[in-house]
Amino acid sequence: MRPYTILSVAMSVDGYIDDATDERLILSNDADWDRVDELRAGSDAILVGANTIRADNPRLKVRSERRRAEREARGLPANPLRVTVTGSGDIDPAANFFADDHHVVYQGASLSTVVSELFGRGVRRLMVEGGSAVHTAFLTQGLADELLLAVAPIFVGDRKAPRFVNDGTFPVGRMVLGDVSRVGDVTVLQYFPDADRYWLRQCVEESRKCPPSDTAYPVGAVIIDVDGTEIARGYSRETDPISHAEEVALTKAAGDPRLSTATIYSSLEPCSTRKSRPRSCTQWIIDVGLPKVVFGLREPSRFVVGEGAERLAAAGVEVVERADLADEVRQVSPLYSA
Ligand SMILES: NC(=O)C1=CN([C@@H]2O[C@H](COP(=O)(O)OP(=O)(O)OC[C@H]3O[C@@H](n4cnc5c(N)ncnc54)[C@H](OP(=O)(O)O)[C@@H]3O)[C@@H](O)[C@H]2O)C=CC1
Ligand SMILES: Nc1c(N[C@@H]2O[C@H](COP(=O)(O)O)[C@@H](O)[C@H]2O)[nH]c(=O)[nH]c1=O
Repeated sequence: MRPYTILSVAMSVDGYIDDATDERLILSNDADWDRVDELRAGSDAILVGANTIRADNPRLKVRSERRRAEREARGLPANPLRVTVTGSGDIDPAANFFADDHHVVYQGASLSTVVSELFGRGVRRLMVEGGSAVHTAFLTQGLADELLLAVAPIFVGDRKAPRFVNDGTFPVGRMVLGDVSRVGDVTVLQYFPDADRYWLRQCVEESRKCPPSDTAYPVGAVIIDVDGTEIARGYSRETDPISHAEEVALTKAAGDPRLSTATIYSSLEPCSTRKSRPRSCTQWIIDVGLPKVVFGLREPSRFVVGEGAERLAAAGVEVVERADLADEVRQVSPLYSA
C-alpha cells in the first residue's frame, strides 16, 4: 500500500520550473501560494528532491497560522512531515529542511520503498513538490495519482533552465483532465496520469452507493468513450433489487454508437453466470461489442464461480485486470473478505 500522491508544480508557459540563475524563480502569485498552502495543510507529508533543498532551501511548512491551528485541532502535527530523497546524502545540515525533528531523509532507497515506508508511518496523502528529477521518477514509475500544474503567464526561454520533467517513459495514453481553475493570472490544471486507475476509482465510488445485500457484492461500473468522455455509469441494485452495475450502465448507454469503441470499467470482474437472470454481464458485453474491459478485483468464488475474464478474452475482448486496485475494491464491503 502507498499514499495517495499529488504532484504539485508551478511552471512557465514554456514548461520551465525555474530559470538558469541562482535566484529562485517565483512563478506563483499570492493567491496561488495560498492554494499551495491549502494543499500542504491537507497533506500528511511533503516530499522534495535533494537538489531542491540545495537550490531553494525551502521551509516546506504550512504558512497560514489558521491552517496550522486547524491541523492541531484535528490532532495532527501543525505541519506535514518533510521528506527528501538523496543518493549522495550530501545535504547541508543547516538547511531549513532540518529546522525541527519532523522530517525524514531516505538515502539510496527506491521510490517504491519510500512510499510504502511512508504509508507504514501513517502517511495517507503525500504532496510531491519537485524538482524535475523527482517528478520524472514519480510519473515514470506510476506512483503519481494526481498532477496539479500551475501555469504562470511568463516565458523562461532558456534551455539551461530546469523543465517540469526530464526525458523518460511516461504513462502511455491520454491523462484524465479534472478541474481547470483560474487563480488570478495563473491557470491550475488538474490531471490524473493513470486513466485506468482513475476510472476504476470512480467505479469504487459508485459501488459505495449500492443498497446493501448479504447475497451480492456492491459493484460500480463506468463506460468511457475512446476520447475519455463518460458515456454512462451504474451500480448494483440501482434500478431494481437484482440489477448488476455493468447491466445498469449498459442499459443506460443502449444504442449509443460509441459503444463499439468504448471501454467498460468495473470494480469487480464481470459475472459469467447469473442465478437470477439468463444473461451474464460477460455475455452482455460480448453481445454489445465493447472492445475493452478493465476491472479491479477477480470475482471471489463465494456466490458463483467467476470466469468473466477468461470468457471475455476468448471472445476477443481486451481484458485488463488491475490487481493494484483490488484492495480499494475490497474495502467497500466486508462481504469481499468474508
Ligand atoms: N516551480 C516549482 O514548482 C519547483 C521548482 N523546483 C526547481 O527544480 C530544480 C531542482 O530540480 P532537480 O535538479 O531535478 O532536482 P530534484 O529536486 O528533483 O532532486 C534530485 C535529487 O534527488 C535525489 N534522488 C534520490 N532518489 C531519487 C530518485 N529515485 N529519483 C530522482 N531523484 C532522486 C538525488 O539526490 P542526490 O543528488 O543527493 O543524490 C537527485 O540528484 C530547482 O531549480 C528548483 O528551483 C523545485 C521544486 C518545485
Ligand atoms: N517557485 C515556486 C515553487 N517552488 C516550490 O516551493 C518551495 C518553497 O517552499 P517554501 O520555502 O516552504 O515556501 C520550493 O522548494 C519548491 O518546491 N512552488 C510553487 O508553487 N510556485 C512557485 O512559483
